[in-house]
Amino acid sequence: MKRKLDDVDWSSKGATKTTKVTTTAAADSFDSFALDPRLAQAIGKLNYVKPTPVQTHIIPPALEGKDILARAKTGSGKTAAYLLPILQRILTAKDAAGTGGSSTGGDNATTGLILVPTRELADQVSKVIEGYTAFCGKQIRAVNIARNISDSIQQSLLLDRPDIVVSTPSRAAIHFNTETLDLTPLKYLVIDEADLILSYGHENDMQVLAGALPKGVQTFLMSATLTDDVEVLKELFCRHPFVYRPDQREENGDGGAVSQFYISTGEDTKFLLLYVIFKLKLIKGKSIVFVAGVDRCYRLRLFLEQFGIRACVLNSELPVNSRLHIVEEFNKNVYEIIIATDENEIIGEEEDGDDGNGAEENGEGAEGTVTKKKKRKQKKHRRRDSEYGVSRGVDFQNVTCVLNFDLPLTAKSYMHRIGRTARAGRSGMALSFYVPADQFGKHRPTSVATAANDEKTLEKIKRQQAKAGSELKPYNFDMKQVEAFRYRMDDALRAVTKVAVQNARMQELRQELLASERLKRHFEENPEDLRHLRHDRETKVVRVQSHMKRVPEYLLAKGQAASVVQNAANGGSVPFKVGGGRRVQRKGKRGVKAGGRKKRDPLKSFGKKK
Ligand SMILES: Nc1ncnc2c1ncn2[C@@H]1O[C@H](COP(=O)(O)OP(=O)(O)OP(=O)(O)O)[C@@H](O)[C@H]1O
Repeated sequence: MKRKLDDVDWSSKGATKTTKVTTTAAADSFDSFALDPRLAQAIGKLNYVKPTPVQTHIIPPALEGKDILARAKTGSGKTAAYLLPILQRILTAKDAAGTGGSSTGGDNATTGLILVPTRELADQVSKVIEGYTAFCGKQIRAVNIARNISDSIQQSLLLDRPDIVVSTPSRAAIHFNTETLDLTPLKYLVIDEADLILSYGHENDMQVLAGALPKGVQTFLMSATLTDDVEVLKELFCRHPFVYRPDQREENGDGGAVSQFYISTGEDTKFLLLYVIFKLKLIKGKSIVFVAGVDRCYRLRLFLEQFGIRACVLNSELPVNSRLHIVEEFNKNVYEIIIATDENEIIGEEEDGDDGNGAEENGEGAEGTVTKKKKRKQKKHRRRDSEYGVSRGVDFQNVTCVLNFDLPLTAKSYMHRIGRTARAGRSGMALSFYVPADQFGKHRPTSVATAANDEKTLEKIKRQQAKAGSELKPYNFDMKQVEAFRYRMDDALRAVTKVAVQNARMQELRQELLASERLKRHFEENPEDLRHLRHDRETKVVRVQSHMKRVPEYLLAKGQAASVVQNAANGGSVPFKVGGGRRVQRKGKRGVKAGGRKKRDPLKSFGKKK
């Protein structure tokens, strides 16, 4: 049944007063939590100087054993907000039971279950646990059963009764049904990305798990938005939760601002802009380019390859080990550009009133507004890997720019995508291409048929962001200058034929399957062996014309590059910075007038923590 979110009771159900928090609490250092020295040491090693707002508010009540329902923006440090109290409580219980003993005081027992919607996230959370327990010796054991390992290995890992199990709901339900996962001693349950978990088709599994929980389990519902789905989970899993829902001022006060821009463009001009942006290194740092489909990933990759620009692709078709490795290497700065699909996009979860934060969401529930066509599409995508997802929760580190080459289908999807930048209090930018209806002509590729609605979607996104206190500004390239690059773009695009795209796709899949086998065998034992395994190698399915790799002098003639990045409509402010590469910088001395630009460049502060 559809329900307006205005009608939803976000307070502590049944409690006499709401525990909603909107003000800054006193705890502004980790010391105030009196964490176990082993955890404190790990946090110090990770250079966490002070808790983020969500950590400040949640950790104290969580340490008292309260159920938690928290909404905090993407990248705000929700993982530590639930993990630290759980780890602390497990250590305390073990210490009380005698060193090395389990939290139940008897044999080993699984007391913590962390449910996440995707395998990428399960892997990430497991790594975060490793980091936080680095000084705990074998006191806390965690296993990730969403990994691509055989059932029998998963079973033996579970039968060893680790303290914490990280899983997707489906894996957890399977092992519960086969009695390998014993939920009787469970004390802590986390549902991470609670607003998304049901949209991944995990409803039945969640029901199964809810029915199997023993009494008194402390539940954490962590979410970037408060939606009907979260309310459903709250009813299923929470007692009287402590609700954390910061106001806009508090939420925006911790830095982590994303400067947001959009560009109105035609379909082929998207390629032109992409070429100019990356070839002239107008974006300094790492970028994630989101596209609408798998073929499109390869099309873009081959296109960029023509200009000597390397990128790796990320999509649900690739084996999970490769995907995890790509994210890991990206975070180690091995790659600068990832072209990613967003196949399990969150669709149909909003109507015009959706602010993405759920505050005024109109309650047209996830299924409510999904058209049959979209549902079919969703189903088709799920056939690849229903537990794939890179726009949700994955902690891509130090991303300068999220570039929506294809606009997402919904405002909520947009919010999760741009949440891959400006994480942990850093700044970042989001640049979105959108195709106005009148430009949506003959170049219409089937994979981006949705672009027909770009205008409508952009309006929704703008409204959503305005409600969250953010603004999307138009970004006007000086197209006259950009046009000078068009003939090269045309050349490159011609070379990237449908057949070439298909070949690249097949080739990549073959290579990654081989790599994945190696990864599978070696991931744990010999991580060093994999250092040189690259995912952005040249495909060589299209002959690269060497002259295309250079930007000729005349294209960067006097004032040219500077004008390219001029943004008249934005009061002259320039979000891009020319000169990440030596070549362009050298030209810049002659050709790019630096005067005035530097001062106004919002990218200037990138990489600095606020
Ligand atoms: N107190 C802190 N100080 C510095 N960095 C932190 C702190 N807490 C978390 N981080 C870092 O911030 C980044 C984002 O954290 P996390 O992945 O938990 O965010 P999130 O809120 O779960 O985001 P999403 O909603 O996208 O999943 C991580 O790299 C994490 O290591």
